Amino acid sequence: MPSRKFADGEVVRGRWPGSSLYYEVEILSHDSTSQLYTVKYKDGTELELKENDIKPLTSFRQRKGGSTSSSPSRRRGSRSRSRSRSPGRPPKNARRSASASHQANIKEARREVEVKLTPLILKPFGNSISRYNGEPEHTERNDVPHKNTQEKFNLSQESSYISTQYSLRPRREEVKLKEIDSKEEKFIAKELAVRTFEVTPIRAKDLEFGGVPGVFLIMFGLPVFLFLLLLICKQKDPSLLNFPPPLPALYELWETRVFGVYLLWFLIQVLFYLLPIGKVVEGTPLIDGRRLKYRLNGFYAFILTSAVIGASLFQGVEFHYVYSHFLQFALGATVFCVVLSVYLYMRSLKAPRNDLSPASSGNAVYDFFIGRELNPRIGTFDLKYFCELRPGLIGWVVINLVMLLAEMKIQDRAVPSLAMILVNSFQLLYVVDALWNEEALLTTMDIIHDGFGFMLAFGDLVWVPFIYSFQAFYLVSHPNEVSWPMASLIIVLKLCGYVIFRGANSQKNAFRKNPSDPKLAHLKTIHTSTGKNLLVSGWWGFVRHPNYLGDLIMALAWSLPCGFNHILPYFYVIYFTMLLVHREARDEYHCKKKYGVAWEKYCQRVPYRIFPYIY
Ligand SMILES: NC(=O)c1ccc[n+]([C@@H]2O[C@H](COP(=O)([O-])OP(=O)(O)OC[C@H]3O[C@@H](n4cnc5c(N)ncnc54)[C@H](OP(=O)(O)O)[C@@H]3O)[C@@H](O)[C@H]2O)c1
Ligand SMILES: CC(C)=CCC[C@@H](C)[C@H]1CC[C@H]2C3=C(CC[C@]12C)[C@@]1(C)CC[C@H](O)C(C)(C)[C@@H]1CC3
Repeated sequence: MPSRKFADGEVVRGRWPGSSLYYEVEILSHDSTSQLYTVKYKDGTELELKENDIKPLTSFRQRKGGSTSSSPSRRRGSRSRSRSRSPGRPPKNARRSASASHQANIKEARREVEVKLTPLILKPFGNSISRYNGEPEHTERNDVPHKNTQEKFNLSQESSYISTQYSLRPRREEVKLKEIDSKEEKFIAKELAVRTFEVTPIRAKDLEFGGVPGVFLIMFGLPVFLFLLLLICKQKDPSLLNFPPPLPALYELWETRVFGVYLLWFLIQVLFYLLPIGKVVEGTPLIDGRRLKYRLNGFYAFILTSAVIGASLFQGVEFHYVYSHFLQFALGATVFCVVLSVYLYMRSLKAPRNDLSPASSGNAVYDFFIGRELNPRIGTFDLKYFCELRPGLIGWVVINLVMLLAEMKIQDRAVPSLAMILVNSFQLLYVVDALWNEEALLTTMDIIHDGFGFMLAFGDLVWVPFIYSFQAFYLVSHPNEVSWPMASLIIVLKLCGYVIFRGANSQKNAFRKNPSDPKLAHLKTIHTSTGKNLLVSGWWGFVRHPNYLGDLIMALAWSLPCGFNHILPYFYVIYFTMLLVHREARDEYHCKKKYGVAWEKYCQRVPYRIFPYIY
């Protein structure tokens, strides 16, 4: 086996691809097959380099008093305002590579020629700008107009906001030098384009959810767990200390009629989705620069569904059927989700490489779970986007209504209990809010990063409608009288959670849509090398995930109306805390990769992740 020259963790200088410039990098790993080193630049960029492109630190001569650039990201302070740069362009006082003499000429020439490098910007939403900025160090107020906004680009494979084409505009005539310069820039731009748009399968050590064994367990464990919970909840004494009831045989739970009703529900939602009402927006740029179009008509779908449900109630349709066949409906939805996941996986095998999710790994079991294809579509019908908000989320509200009616029927009430009204209205507000702010879904991890596989299919179509409606399901057979003072406290808690949740989400969405929005001018931001800035004041200066905090406070307010007799109605709060802590860790990992030093600065400034002074 050929030996390697540099050890993991060693700090060396790595050549910037396509140029003769060397930057300080850390050796992360070495692949003995390809003989490539994975190195990390100071701004967090990771690249693979050949041994020839790496030099020990000692082989470089430091210029006295010269400010050196130690990563492809330039130091802002040392940079002339009028002069723009590229990764291949040496900083003002950059050291020289001893080897290439023609590079010296290029550098000399650059002192005389000013070339403006203008990335063609792919806008995420509105007018976010891609910037190449080496120094994420200083914080600035958001109302300060950003200088040099056109000269930045991002190397991260994950970031969607990447510019990869450059037009070179000479400010002064000097044809020969311009040509040399232009050639080098084009080469680098091409190199970056190739690297940036590569969909590299993630390595085994990077697999999330405990890798293959983890996702295998989740896929079998979650459906079993769901049925156990529903069965325990139906018992007279739903104590967790009781022996869990046996799971019924599948054939006992299967009812073709129920499955037919489920399919009908799904098809009605498909129909509403296809209606040509609501505005069409573009999603974030994909890995190849394309932007998919999405029609925002979730709120209309909700209004139409409410009209259909209202009309059916008026016609005397027996909604109790859903309550009395709840387990059968859950099984029908699970079967549908398994069939859908198999279809999604099969079709992904034919999908072009660029359409694959960055989360996919090349392992069949893992990819079946996380989803191989990022945005599976049949024509313009986007399967993931549709499932995320429609059948499950709207279905959850309908199930809650079913539980409210069941409570009245079973407990022989003329009006629903206060507890049931609270649970129903709180969760209705949550769903309406999600549909009203439908566009925000387009920037979530689920749409941008995760593929559409078993995880989201099961989460969207089974877990959300049958577990998120758990408090209402519990109240049907376990009534709890809530006093008005207690109800008032719970309402205040819910409103606090909602204000934090909505405030944080709206602040971030508005900032991502238009970073120079005058309404956000009072907020402080940190520059990052990707061109997108990070908010460090306002909600996002309080904790790093204020929206999760608000969501969790709301979750508690949904459970409190169920009283304190059993832990079961608090299952949602416990599960949701685990989900959001895990989700936060995933997001943190992606942000660290994407923003490098800037993210670390943000973490220093805002030390708590979700719960202030706790976590
Ligand atoms: N009910 C449920 O089951 C459930 C489950 C999951 C999530 N949710 C809710 O869904 C909503 C969306 O959650 P999410 O997990 O998709 O993620 P999110 O918290 O809305 O977004 C995370 C992203 O925000 C950006 N960001 C992070 N810090 C920032 C800062 N300081 N300034 C500006 N941008 C920053 C980063 O992306 P960019 O920099 O690339 O923009 C980061 O990747 C949340 O309210 C969450 O509570 C609900
Ligand atoms: C249990 C398993 C296998 C997975 C659970 C994940 C799944 C339940 C969640 C993953 C992303 C979540 C999400 C919402 C609901 C729950 C998920 C699908 C969301 C639709 C809830 C309403 C919010 O306002 C939202 C921002 C639209 C949420 C988007 C993400």
